[in-house]
Amino acid sequence: MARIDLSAIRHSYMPRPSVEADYALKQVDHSFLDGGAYALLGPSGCGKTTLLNIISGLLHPSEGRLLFDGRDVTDLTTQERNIAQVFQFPVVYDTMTVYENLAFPLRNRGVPRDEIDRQVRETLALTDLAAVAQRRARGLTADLKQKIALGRGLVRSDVNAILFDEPLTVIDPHMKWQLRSELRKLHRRFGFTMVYVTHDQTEALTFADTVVVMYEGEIVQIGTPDELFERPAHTFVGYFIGSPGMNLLPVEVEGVQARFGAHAIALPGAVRDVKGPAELGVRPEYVRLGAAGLPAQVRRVEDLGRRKVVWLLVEGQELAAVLGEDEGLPTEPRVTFAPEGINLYVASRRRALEAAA
Ligand SMILES: Nc1ncnc2c1ncn2[C@@H]1O[C@H](COP(=O)(O)OP(=O)(O)OP(=O)(O)O)[C@@H](O)[C@H]1O
Repeated sequence: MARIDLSAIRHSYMPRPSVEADYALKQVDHSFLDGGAYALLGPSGCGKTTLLNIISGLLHPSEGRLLFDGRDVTDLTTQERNIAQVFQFPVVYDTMTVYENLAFPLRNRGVPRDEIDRQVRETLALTDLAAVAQRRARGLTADLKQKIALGRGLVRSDVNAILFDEPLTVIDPHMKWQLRSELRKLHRRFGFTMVYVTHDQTEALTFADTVVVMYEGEIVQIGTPDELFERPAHTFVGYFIGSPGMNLLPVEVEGVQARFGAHAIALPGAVRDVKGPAELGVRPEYVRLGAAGLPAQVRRVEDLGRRKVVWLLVEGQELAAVLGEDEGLPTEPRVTFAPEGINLYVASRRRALEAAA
């Protein structure tokens, strides 16, 4: 397995890109560490597949270099890069048995017969496919086929990385969970470098140690699931991760206060060089309802069993608050924000709040 470095990578599908908007992938400088489990998370069209295809070699980047363990592989083919890929729709040979499907990539590489048999048997056991080893792939369910595709990635123990592009799309919801936990187990046991593309936050947050969030062709944050939740670096991350996403209020910063309509909200610290328009970001989990604070109207309440989401209108702005199952809703609620849950954004980017000296 290898460390993958992306150095000043940019990509445009246009022959002669000139402005920033011509690039489907804006500048990317990032390292996928050897043995890491990464998710590339973002909405449709943000550039995830473009980035993955650049790593695999299906696409040559317009600019920049790609290194595997320090070696420049930018001009190498997919095969020369020795990468395994699992796509949205399983790529399997229908007329071959499951066993033959797994043996195929090894035969292609000239691995000796005995060694092929040993590795295929091990992979069949790992992926729980031993019982169907002699069945033809044709006629197997979509999730079994996807397991074969996965097995074909795992069978080559010498691959530099395994790349997954929305691999669970065609899988049954309950099988999704199972396959995802199997992938986690395999990762823990063998330490493959894995990059997993998805637009589904649950998939990303449960699969990966590190999540790379993309938006409009850019990486907007790289972090652990906790970091993305607690300290979204970009308003998009706040909005995209969490359910419901982060509340964003337009404010004017004046020293250690943020003015929101007719109200002044105390900031938990000062921001350097910020004066004027900004956004206050507060996750619904940090919105408190009580007798003091900003007057609010309750619009609707969603009862989700162990928690309730209360949708409020504050100064004409919609705001979500999350209450625990035992927490009551005051009749005329007023809103405050827990200081540890207050984030400030200028031009969509988070600005650090410094504790007063
Ligand atoms: N072959 C292509 N030619 C021209 N434009 C393309 C091509 N492939 C992708 N794009 C454009 O590049 C941008 C990024 O697409 P990409 O497929 O990388 O996004 P994505 O995040 O993987 O989305 P999805 O989840 O829908 O696949 C989009 O605007 C898309 O329309």
